Amino acid sequence: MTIQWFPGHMAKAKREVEEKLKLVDFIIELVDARAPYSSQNPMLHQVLNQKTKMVLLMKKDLADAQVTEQWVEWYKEQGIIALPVDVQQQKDIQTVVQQAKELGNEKLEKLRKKGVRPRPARAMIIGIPNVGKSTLINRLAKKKIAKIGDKPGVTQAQQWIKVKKDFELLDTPGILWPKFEDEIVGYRLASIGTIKDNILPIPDVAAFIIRFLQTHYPSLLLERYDLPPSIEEMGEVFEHIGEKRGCLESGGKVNFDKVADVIIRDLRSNKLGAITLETPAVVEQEETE
Ligand SMILES: Nc1nc2c(ncn2[C@@H]2O[C@H](COP(=O)(O)OP(=O)(O)OP(=O)(O)O)[C@@H](O)[C@H]2O)c(=O)[nH]1
Repeated sequence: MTIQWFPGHMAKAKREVEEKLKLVDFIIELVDARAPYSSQNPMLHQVLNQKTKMVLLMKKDLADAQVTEQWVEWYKEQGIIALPVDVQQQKDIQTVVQQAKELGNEKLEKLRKKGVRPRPARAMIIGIPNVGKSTLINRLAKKKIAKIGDKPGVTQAQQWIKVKKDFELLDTPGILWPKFEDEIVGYRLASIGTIKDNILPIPDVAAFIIRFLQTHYPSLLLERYDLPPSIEEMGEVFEHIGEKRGCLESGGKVNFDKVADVIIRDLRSNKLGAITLETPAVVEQEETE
């Protein structure tokens, strides 16, 4: 699979993130709860260079809650706090603020011990496109405060959002690209709508979704499309769904492109149910292959 992501853009994005990192005490990394591994930033580890992070498993309302819990545990084992978030839920936002404050306080305590003057802890949000960065920033923002300009290497003056008295957030997020050399990662990202629909063939993405659901969530296929496990062959599956959902051409033939659109739309809009495309166990196994 070849996906072109413009190396020039990626290098620029990395540089921008590196510049912003100098301004903050810790970062808040956003990943998609439906594919936490595939939606992470491949370069982040190297860019972070010891900087503390917490992880938010965004769009938890679309993900399988049980698997989300497995991911929270998986991060915990690595000493990283991960919080599932639905931006619509005020209590999730409050938990994020609380955890961020605690993380910030730990950092500031170290500075205080070195004799640095007390100041609010500062953080930035980092994530791949479409993961929910702007939405979250808007939810956290109440009031913008002073600019700090004229820092070497910072071309644009940065705005800080005062989330709490002692916690500020950079108002522009860092954007890095997802890992993409892996075919399965590409399909997962295409399924949840993170990468543009013209990058991978739509029918292939839909077939990927069906195969995944046949293996992991067969009851959801039965519920949504009356598709019994006995229908396995992809052509037959498409025929069946097309007939059920009226994806027909004038002569009554099933239009496979329309079927593919329906499957993808149903997954992304949660009409199939809450689904997660990867578990920690599966990802660990894939990494060793
Ligand atoms: N269901 C659900 N949707 C969410 C959640 N958070 C964000 N979204 C949706 O995800 C989409 C992308 O959100 P944005 O905030 O624009 O994402 P972004 O990371 O800023 O995207 P870029 O500007 O492309 O980098 C929007 O349609 C949001 O409404 C969430 O917790 N649950």
